[in-house]
Amino acid sequence: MDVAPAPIPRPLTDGRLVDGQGRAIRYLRISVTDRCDLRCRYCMAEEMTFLPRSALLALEEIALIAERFVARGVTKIRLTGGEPLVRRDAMDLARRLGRMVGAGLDELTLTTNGTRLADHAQALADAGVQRINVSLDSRDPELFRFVTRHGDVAQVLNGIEAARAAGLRVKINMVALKGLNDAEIPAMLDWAAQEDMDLTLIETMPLGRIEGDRADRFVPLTTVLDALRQRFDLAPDRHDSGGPARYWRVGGSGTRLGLISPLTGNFCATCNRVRLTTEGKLYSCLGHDDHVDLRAAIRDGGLAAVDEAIDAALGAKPARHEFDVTRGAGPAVARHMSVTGG
Ligand SMILES: Nc1nc2c(ncn2[C@@H]2O[C@H](COP(=O)(O)OP(=O)(O)OP(=O)(O)O)[C@@H](O)[C@H]2O)c(=O)[nH]1
Ligand SMILES: C[S@@+](CC[C@H](N)C(=O)[O-])C[C@H]1O[C@@H](n2cnc3c(N)ncnc32)[C@H](O)[C@@H]1O
Ligand code: SF4
Ligand code: SF4
Repeated sequence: MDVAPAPIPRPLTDGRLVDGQGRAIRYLRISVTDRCDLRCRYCMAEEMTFLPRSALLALEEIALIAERFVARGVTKIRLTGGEPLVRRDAMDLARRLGRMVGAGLDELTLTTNGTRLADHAQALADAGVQRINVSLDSRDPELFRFVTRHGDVAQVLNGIEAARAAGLRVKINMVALKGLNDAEIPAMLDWAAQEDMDLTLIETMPLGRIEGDRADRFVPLTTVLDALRQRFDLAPDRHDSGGPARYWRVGGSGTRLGLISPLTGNFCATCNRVRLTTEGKLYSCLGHDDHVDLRAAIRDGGLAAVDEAIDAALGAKPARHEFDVTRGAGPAVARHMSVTGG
């Protein structure tokens, strides 16, 4: 039998994080909860089972793990979920991690659905967060309600306003969905430009089972870009947020259009990130099941065991995802995006 050789972990000189493919890891995404107050159709099934609270990492454990990552060269941390702002001590965590901003950490940031942003925007800014990403798949109340299964778009728009009033820069995330919001993309870009916000479009990824076939809603962003170029003056922009988006400058405005195209423009060769779930699993790739258990490591062996587990995860980090959104392909992995926070 032909057995592919396991990737050889690079020597971790100075303790910095380099994966088995030689990619430096600088970006930690922390899912602080798998729960959410919305049920976006492309992200979750209608009926979801969430983790019991007893399975979750305590705030102190998340903070210790995050601090260890920063000590080993991570410069960007993003809090995500589920919906990060539904976790009761999320702001305490933001304050704790915010202490590292400027002291090893370049950026502490957050991806949110915006429903609870109005209540937390000022506290986020006070914690050292400078910009956030807010998911908004439609500004149309009925379509927003349909996509999220029950959401109220007014809450999100208020949240965005509050965030900007608190001095946070807001980038809008929009997953392109065929036959739902794809016709709204030019209007969303017009609005973003008018409001001086960046807009990032995202291709839907096959994580977890949802209603229907993902192929029915998949829109290649290559096609969207061609259409947008008929209407907007778009010039390639070298901006690098440390995330997966490739950017275009929208002429006549300060707005950038970001494209996250895992299917039509694979960016895995430049991957710089890993993901910690709310129960302490460290996933080395969004598209694979490989993970290590940092909850067991920190509880049984402390930070030395955490280091060892991180090294094992990085040594085995896959080179790329194998996403397939052709009809009948099914999900690449059983877990939904809400588990790892995107
Ligand atoms: N395939 C893949 N998708 C990713 C990866 N990182 C982020 N995404 C997707 O990109 C989308 C937007 O992610 P965000 O939470 O806004 O984070 P980001 O794109 O890193 O944000 P910026 O810091 O603003 O660049 C989500 O749907 C994520 O699932 C990745 O490593 N691989
Ligand atoms: C999982 S959510 C978590 C944070 C927060 N609840 C939110 O919606 O912003 C993070 C990002 O992943 C995106 N997302 C969720 N499921 C996706 C999928 N199957 N394919 C592509 N993006 C997805 C969301 O639109 C959102 O921008
Ligand atoms: S995309 Fe975000 S807001 Fe929507 S269901 Fe998933 S976790 Fe919740
Ligand atoms: S799919 Fe995996 S390898 Fe590719 S960019 Fe995302 S996390 Fe990195």
